[in-house]
Amino acid sequence: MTQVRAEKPVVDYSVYLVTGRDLLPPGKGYLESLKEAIEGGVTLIQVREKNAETSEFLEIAQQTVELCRSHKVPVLINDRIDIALASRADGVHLGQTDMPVPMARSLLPPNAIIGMTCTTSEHVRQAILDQVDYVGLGAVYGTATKDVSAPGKIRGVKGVREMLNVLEGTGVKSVAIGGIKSTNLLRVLHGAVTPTGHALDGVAVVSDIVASSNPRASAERLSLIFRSWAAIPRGSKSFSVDGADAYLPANVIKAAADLVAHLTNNVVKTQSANATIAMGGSPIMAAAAQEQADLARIPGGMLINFGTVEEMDGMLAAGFNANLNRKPVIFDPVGIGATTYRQNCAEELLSKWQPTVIKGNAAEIGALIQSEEVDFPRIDGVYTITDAHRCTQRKVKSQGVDSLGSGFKDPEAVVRSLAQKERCIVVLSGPIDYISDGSTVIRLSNGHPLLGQITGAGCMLGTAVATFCGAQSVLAERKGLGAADGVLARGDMLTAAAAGVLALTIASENAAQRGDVHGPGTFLPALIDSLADLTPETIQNMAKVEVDVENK
Ligand SMILES: Nc1ncnc2c1ncn2[C@@H]1O[C@H](COP(=O)(O)OP(=O)(O)OP(=O)(O)O)[C@@H](O)[C@H]1O
Ligand SMILES: Cc1ncsc1CCO
Repeated sequence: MTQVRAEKPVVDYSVYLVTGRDLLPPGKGYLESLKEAIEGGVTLIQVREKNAETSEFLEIAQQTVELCRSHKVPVLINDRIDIALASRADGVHLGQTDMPVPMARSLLPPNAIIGMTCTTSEHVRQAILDQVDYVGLGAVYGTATKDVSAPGKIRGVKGVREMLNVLEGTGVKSVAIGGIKSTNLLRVLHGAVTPTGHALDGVAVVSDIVASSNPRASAERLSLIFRSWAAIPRGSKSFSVDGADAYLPANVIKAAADLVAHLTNNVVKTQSANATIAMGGSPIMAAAAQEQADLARIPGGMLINFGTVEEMDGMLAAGFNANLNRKPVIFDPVGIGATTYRQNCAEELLSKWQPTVIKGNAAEIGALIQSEEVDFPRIDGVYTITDAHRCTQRKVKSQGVDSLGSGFKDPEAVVRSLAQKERCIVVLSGPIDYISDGSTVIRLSNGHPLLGQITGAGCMLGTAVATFCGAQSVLAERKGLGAADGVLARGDMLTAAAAGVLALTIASENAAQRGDVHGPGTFLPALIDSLADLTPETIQNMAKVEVDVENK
């Protein structure tokens, strides 16, 4: 067999339609639906006929090829080499239990496209050895069009990213498959990018198009989201506290964010609401799942702080709806290191939605990295993050919701690594706060020890980050930045997160200076006063900032 890769047609995998005639809505013909879908922007078709007899399958395949040829859209046949050959389709898509790839390759023309469904990294490795053209990675979510009930069949966005890692440097293309719709597409695309920037080439969609009475509009929606996402420039952000928008004064926040929605714990609700108002935001403490769709449509930020881990349904719905409306989601996994239940909850939440910022103290960030089972380098022979729960010499541990110990040996590496893994900005709080987007690390050394002596300083920090991210995203939307729907949260979220941290920590320094502050009890109301008094000039004069940009 000769490999004639150069002769292969160039395939656009971006909006890959897998057919399913049983899903067509009443009154919609197969070819009519297909034609409308192609006109809406579908770039590749797979004919999938699980129940048809050979003669019927062949007829459908031939009709599909004829229609698609006239639109210059390639056609692949699911499972059946004979049907692909007889209908002169462009190739086949094979499952793990179908004909082995080398055998299929030997039967098909040398320029045929061969794709393979992969559920594990091992499948991907084998597919690379077999020199497939592309892999279908999934199932991302549960789907009615395929039985994915067996354990391990639903891989989530993180599972797709894990498999994408294996493809790095190979030239094998990839699409994600399984329950993908216009409502979750951006979250899938955003989440499935490897630390080195390897991304999906497309997504395979079934019911979102086929079951639609308007497949053209459905395909247009998917295509627009994909193209907008692909057009977003990637790379590190610069940060300067002197930048025009670095810190937003209260009146600007007031005019921008209509609402900073909080799903937060019972301990801090009042102080977090007051802190939000002091910074210019409008708080609402709203935990019920039923209200999240309405809240997410209101411009602003969404804080999900699971301090007392109640209302899981509300938190699941809040993040999903915020993603859908491109609102920044700030996740504060309070006390996650303290109980296994909290770890499981965090895992579930992060599998359902994409945070814009994760904020935590050292114990919380350490626990999140552990739950990811990151293979982190041993530092000075005493501490590895993966070892943390076993290692008696660990530097970071949790006691209740607080962090004990001297912190990480290399906090920059920790925040960079978690930001890359979770595809978001990470804020690691402590006497020095570290903020990273996976590349740049901002070190902020403002703050006062009294913050460590009141409960919920970290929670207020999350509130401040949510307030600034919410306002920045609304301002960016007004300016038309990212308006093409390619990003999950518009605006410079790294700067916004840093501004939130600066607001709270600089306010704490000012509050502590006051003559009427004698300790933690008098400090808390003074802190709210100082937040309300902050100006951009105060921030610029007092900010202690260092920025480290990693050149990849
Ligand atoms: N010793 C300190 N000196 C200066 N700033 C501090 C100190 N301790 C905490 N902070 C500041 O307090 C804020 C909250 O961080 P911290 O790490 O204490 O949160 P936390 O442990 O999650 O708090 P909580 O659980 O009470 O909400 C951060 O902005 C941090 O900069
Ligand atoms: C004390 C406490 N317990 C759960 S949340 C919370 C507030 C500080 O994080």
